[in-house]
Amino acid sequence: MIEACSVDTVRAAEQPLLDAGLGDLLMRRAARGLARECERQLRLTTPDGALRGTTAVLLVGSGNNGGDGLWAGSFLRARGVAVTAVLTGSRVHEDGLAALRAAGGSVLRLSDHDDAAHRRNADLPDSVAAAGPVGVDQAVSLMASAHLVVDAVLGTGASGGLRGAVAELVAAFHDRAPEQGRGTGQRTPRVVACDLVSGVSGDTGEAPEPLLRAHATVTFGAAKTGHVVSPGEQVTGELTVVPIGIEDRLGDAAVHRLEAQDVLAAWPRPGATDTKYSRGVLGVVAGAPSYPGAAIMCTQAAVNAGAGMVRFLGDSTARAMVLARSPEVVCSDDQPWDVHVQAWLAGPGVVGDESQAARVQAVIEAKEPAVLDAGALDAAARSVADARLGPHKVLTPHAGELSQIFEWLHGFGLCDAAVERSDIEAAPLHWAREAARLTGATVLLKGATTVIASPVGDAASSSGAGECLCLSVGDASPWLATAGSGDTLAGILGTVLAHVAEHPQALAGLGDWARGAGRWAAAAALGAGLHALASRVRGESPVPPSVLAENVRAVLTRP
Ligand SMILES: NC(=O)C1=CN([C@@H]2O[C@H](COP(=O)(O)OP(=O)(O)OC[C@H]3O[C@@H](n4cnc5c(N)ncnc54)[C@H](OP(=O)(O)O)[C@@H]3O)[C@@H](O)[C@H]2O)[C@@H](O)CC1
Ligand SMILES: [K+]
Repeated sequence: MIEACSVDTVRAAEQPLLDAGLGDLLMRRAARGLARECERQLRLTTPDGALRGTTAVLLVGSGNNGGDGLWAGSFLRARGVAVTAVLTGSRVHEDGLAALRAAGGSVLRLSDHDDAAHRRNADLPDSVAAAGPVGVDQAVSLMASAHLVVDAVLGTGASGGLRGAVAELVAAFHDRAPEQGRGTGQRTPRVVACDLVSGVSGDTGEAPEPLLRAHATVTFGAAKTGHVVSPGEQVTGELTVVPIGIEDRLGDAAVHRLEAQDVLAAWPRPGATDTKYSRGVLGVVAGAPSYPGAAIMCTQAAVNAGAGMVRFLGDSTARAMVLARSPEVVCSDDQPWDVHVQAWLAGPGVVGDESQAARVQAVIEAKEPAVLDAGALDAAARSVADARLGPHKVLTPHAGELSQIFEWLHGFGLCDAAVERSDIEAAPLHWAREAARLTGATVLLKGATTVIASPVGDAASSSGAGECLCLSVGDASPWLATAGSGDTLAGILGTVLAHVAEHPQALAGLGDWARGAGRWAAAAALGAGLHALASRVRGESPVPPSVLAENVRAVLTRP
């Protein structure tokens, strides 16, 4: 599990140490960790793994992030790496600069098109003014010919994305970066980000272009939210958290990130005395004449994920198709209120079919927990006009569907404005939280990183204000972006929900947050995690949803 913190949480943990005059010590620890990762990356670029003869370019901003970079540069210099720092701001961390100079590093100053005017206007300190100017084109060439580029422009003190000459530099570098390494198979230069890829928000994961996409990011004390949610995660590369002595002082995590081992350890497995009922019965309302496959895929996934029993409600054609693929599913044309289940899954493939739509509505109003997917999302959003849904109802939109949900909510006067799909893609965590707050439901927003937001604590009360439990799940194969994979996910989610409904403490091992109302978000994250693992059973290869459903069993098979 990665416990990712907000920038404020990390700063609050640092403050007592800064007050005690230990800022330099913290920075030195951070820089040592950064230098270690830089060395590792540099060794990847040479045939014999040697450091001598390698070159590193540091992009150095005006704050402490730049200070970390400069100190790390001085440590690399001591290991024989030729280091050039390019100062990008009108200030610099003076001690870090002195350390790099003393270690024999070169220092340049990124100049804009009118360097003389820039110097006059910026009122540069002597240390910066003394550095030779380097234009954007020249700096791009330096970076492109280096073995390593260290991005130490902006960290947790950034407000917004890169600006000015350094933004130009980064955009131009990406246009020109060579794709092949020097006979090592590794693309050079390797890019290591200090703390955050510069411009990525540590709190929201927003990642405005231009950005220096990193092969690796080294962060300090704790992962930040921006490392574990989209789009920040997608530019972060491999993440290393370096302890700097603040770890015991950290407050609560802002986002809990489930990793593969968490999913496998927490996945509910039957005990010797379990029965099909105690393991959880899942009721499914899915499929319509125009989308019969959805019913097949979600029921198959639920069976393979280990549901105690799957009960499918639908017409005779859909029932015959479901039974042909999964004879273990109990099929009927009952209404939801006629059958007893622990949890529901409603919506996959439910389009243009009145009797299924009526069942979906009954599921939304039922007291049991439910996964509300695809064709159930609009109805769920409409129902919020009458009553909030509660965290035991799990909405599973992608960005386009969430935009549609906001349109409904806006129509009911529940939010100020509609939200475009592109806005949601730019800040998925923010909008998932907002949707959870407004609907009262747990919201699982699908994407490159899936985020789950659930209104727990005060937010679940009628005031709608207060806390939101946030989780994220990554590592899904990009091949998952295919029709039907959402149906498979829905089936898996329904299975966990049914189990958790019967065993409220089942996921408590994940953390205290997974108890009480938080268990529904935990269940959703667990389901998304299993889905991601199933997508990679055969490495990165196509995973049609029916294969995915089969893969679920492979993931859960204990040797
Ligand atoms: N605190 C600690 O104990 C430890 C902290 N550590 C390290 O410190 C980092 C945080 O340092 P920080 O607070 O100095 O902020 P940081 O991100 O370097 O620079 C912000 C400066 O940049 C500017 N600026 C802002 N936005 C901008 C933009 N869009 N585009 C261009 N410029 C922009 C603005 O300066 P201005 O423009 O106002 O001169 C602002 O002051 C943290 O990430 C970690 O690496 C570690 O050493 C461990 C111990
Ligand atoms: K950075």
